[in-house]
Amino acid sequence: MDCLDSDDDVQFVKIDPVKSKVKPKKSVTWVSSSFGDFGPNLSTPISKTKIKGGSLSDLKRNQTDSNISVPQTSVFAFTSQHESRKRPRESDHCITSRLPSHSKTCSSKDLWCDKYRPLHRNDLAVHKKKVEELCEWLARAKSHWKKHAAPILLLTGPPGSGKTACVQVLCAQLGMDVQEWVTNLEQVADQWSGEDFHRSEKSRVDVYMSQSQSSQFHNFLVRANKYPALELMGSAGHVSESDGGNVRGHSACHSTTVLVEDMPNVFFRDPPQFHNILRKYHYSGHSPIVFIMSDSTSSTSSVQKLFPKDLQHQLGVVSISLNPVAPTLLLKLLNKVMSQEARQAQVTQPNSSVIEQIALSSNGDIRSALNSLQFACRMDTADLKPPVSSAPRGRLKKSGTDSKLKYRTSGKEDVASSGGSVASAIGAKDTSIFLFQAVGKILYLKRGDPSTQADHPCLPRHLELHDRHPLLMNPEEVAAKSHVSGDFFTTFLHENYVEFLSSVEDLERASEYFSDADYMSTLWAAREELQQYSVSVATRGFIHSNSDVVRHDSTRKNHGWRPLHKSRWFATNKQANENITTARQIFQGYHWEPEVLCSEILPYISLTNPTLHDTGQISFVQEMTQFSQWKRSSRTRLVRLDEKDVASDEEEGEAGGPTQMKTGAPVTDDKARDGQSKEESVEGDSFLSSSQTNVQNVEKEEEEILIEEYDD
Ligand SMILES: Nc1ncnc2c1ncn2[C@@H]1O[C@H](COP(=O)(O)OP(=O)(O)OP(=O)(O)O)[C@@H](O)[C@H]1O
Repeated sequence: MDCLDSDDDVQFVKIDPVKSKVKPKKSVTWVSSSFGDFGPNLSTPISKTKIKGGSLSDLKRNQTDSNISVPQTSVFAFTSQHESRKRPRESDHCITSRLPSHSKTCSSKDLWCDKYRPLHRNDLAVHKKKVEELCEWLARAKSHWKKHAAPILLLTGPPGSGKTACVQVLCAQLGMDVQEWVTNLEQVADQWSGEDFHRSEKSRVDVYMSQSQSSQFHNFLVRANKYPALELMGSAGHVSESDGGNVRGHSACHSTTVLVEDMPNVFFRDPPQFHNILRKYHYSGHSPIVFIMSDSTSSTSSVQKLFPKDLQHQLGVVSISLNPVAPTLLLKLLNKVMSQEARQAQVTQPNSSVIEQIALSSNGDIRSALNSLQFACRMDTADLKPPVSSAPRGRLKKSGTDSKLKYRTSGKEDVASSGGSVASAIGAKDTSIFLFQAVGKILYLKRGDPSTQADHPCLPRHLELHDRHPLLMNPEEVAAKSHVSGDFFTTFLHENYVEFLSSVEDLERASEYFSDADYMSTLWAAREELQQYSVSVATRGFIHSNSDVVRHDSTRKNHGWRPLHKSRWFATNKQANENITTARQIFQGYHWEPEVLCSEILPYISLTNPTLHDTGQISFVQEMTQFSQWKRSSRTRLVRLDEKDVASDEEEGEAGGPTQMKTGAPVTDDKARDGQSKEESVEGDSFLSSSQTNVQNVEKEEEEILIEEYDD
């Protein structure tokens, strides 16, 4: 048996008492494996099952204390506490016992987010209601363990909002084991490529590695469900008590929670495969399973793909979404950590305003906040003062009863960007925002009080008409943080801006600015360079045109919340391209340019009404030109822009090409050519049916519009 000494370094314990020539010093003690039936098959994803509730020293103690048989050619994996990126490995039992020694065991080089990881429910810097909600779900899942279909939880929230920490701490409190899936196979491979590693074993690992991710995941679920985590603590029957004393976990009949945070990549490419596995697990399994997915500008579509609403409904998936940690909670945590550090070591304590800036600029990311604080303690932050021009005056205060951190005075910049330079100087998080927020920030613009700003410019008398109070945000920055192209952002703004203006004059001015911005984006030779200017013209043009919000205390006339909608540019563009392709195919013998065909020939044909012999041509011309014949309008359906919506690949791809649509459409030409080559033999009748389908689609969409308008 090869066994490493240190807790911190050990990943695997290889056991092969027969083949090994090294004699064990003490009698070998091992757990009788529940995995015996899998034999030497290394596909057993034991290496993926992080065994909670025991460190290697515990294991070794147990080995010497009791006689545990060792199955031949078994490979067990243990993930030590320090190997893990960020999560604690203790059971509740260990948590309470380790509380006092929390910092003693850590060296000064440890990351503070690991050093001060929460060990108890009360330590969690997460909103109490969310913790309660999660705790209730876990307790319910535990009480229903083995009785019903496996409960499924989808836990979402921004990175560093404490999702994993919550699950770990609450499971420990409830006395539940956590078996976690870890996708990182390279790490496993690294561990196996050590010097002690035997060639024969390596070949077996290769077999294991070559297995498809999905079957490994499937096997993991089956076994996590079938077998409890190995009881390596030697504490069968130990009782863990919750803080309230009313929740007890008995390790003799431990329930297990399966935790999946690193979703296998293969499922993002093939979601139905994942859906099948999840369905099977739900109906045949009994352990609750928690999926953790972090929000990001690209993750929402992944969540939608992996957990579509109908699947969630079918399997009763409960979804809990954590919010970014409130600045007040973060500040409390940072101050607590700071005072503990100050007591223990000689650290350069940053002043309170720097700590406040960190709490604000971390955007509710505990990990980022603690890292920034640790970094701030290592550098001289005395010179880091909020910049005069952008920093809000005043300090963070609890405002009245709502206990929200706010700046007392109205500052020039919004809170998130206020501490930008200080925070970036000490390595704080660079944040991005969702499209919904970005578009909302522009449309619901806010202005600050110019009296708080020393360098507010005064316009000459003849330009007083254009005088505006300073903005509380920087439109270009907002657009940049949404991480979509300028064109894409402008199309969304264009879709929604009309409802936010209350007079025709404002609307006229704003639409002029949008036209200017549009023109800039059509100059294909300089499009890349002009994109930033184009966004600037569109956003600032809209803001300036809005005569309702001129001063910081202006009241918006059309106040109230308005739903935002996705841009219809993409659907319209697609439809236009399809129509042009159809037109070219129908009139293929005439060699007209697509623009000439659509803008001159077709309208002319409809007016002069010449005799057309082809039924396809007749119906197409009617459909395209005689709007009065349409019973319903041709407006496409409005789609709500949700809080965490992100640009779909198709949209993003198309967003790069408004020029193509406007200037003769190279894409259209290609499409037309493709279509032509494929369907040259197709006669008018088929076009008739395609155009009929178009009309039907429009009708269908219109029905949906009625419903949606009602909703709105
Ligand atoms: N009081 C606290 N509450 C929650 N987390 C804390 C606390 N103090 C320190 N931490 C640390 O902050 C980090 C929070 O990260 P955690 O992994 O729980 O968040 P997450 O939402 O799962 O992040 P990600 O989505 O990036 O995985 C952990 O390293 C945790 O140890």
